[in-house]
Amino acid sequence: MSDDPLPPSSPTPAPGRPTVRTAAVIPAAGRGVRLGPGAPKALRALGGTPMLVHAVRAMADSRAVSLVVVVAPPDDAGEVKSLLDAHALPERTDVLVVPGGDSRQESVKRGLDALPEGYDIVLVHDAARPLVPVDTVDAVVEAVRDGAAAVVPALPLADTVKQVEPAAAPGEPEPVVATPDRSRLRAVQTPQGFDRATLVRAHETVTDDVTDDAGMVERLGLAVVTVPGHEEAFKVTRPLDLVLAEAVLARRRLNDGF
Ligand SMILES: Nc1ccn([C@@H]2O[C@H](COP(=O)(O)OP(=O)(O)OP(=O)(O)O)[C@@H](O)[C@H]2O)c(=O)n1
Ligand SMILES: C[C@](O)(CO)[C@H](O)COP(=O)(O)O
Repeated sequence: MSDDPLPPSSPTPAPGRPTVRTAAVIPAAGRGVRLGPGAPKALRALGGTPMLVHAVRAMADSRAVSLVVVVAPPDDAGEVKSLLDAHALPERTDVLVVPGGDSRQESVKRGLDALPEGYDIVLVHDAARPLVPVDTVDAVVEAVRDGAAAVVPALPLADTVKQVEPAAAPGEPEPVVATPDRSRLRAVQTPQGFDRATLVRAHETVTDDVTDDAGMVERLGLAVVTVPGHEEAFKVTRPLDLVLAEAVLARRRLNDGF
């Protein structure tokens, strides 16, 4: 049944702490247009296993996470359910599959709507970030447990960033209008972690097109904090990212001896 062994488990929560149940919503309904023609991105293979399975395992690998809600491409929800049934996951982790929407924002909302009572912390994790290490997941959960309403893993930028005016016509040069201070900029990743009530309110209130869930919480005027992100939590977006993801996975398998 299983194509490879279960990943190692992360530490249990600190003793003496009240149990706060954590669920992860995985938006996986995107087409993956920037990756090029083929199956929906989440269903494409990485090391012989669908990217989505890696992403689900990355969440289930954290002992904090007891439910994963997968938001599937609308036409493929049945296939996704069968796929997940056919791959090994820790027994402590329940998995639900719901159909997604036209935008990432809508897909996350559908995942939230499907979340049963009893989960007070919610992670939102892109299926397109299949290789996030468990330590990053645990750091996000820990920061929410410590009282933050919204937490994002973040990394400093390697490149200098320019703000531009849109080109007058496709292919024309873009006028540069500013060079933001890079030392104060961060590239943010997922999983992003939230106090459930805050995330639900953000999704009920914010109607602007926002590219991440923490951005929606910012629109409510609430604080968002960062924890250190990880290079291997990169998003598989373009074909070269898939080459890098295969290389990272191959190195892990070599290090793990299988
Ligand atoms: N309607 C959508 C669009 C995106 N996503 C999910 O949001 C995550 C981040 O999106 P991105 O990497 O941009 O994926 P795609 O939208 O599939 O990529 P593209 O823009 O290249 O089509 C992915 O896990 C993707 O499956 C989703 O659940 N529902
Ligand atoms: C949520 C996210 O992964 C944080 O970096 C990112 O904003 C998703 O963006 P995309 O436009 O869906 O690629």
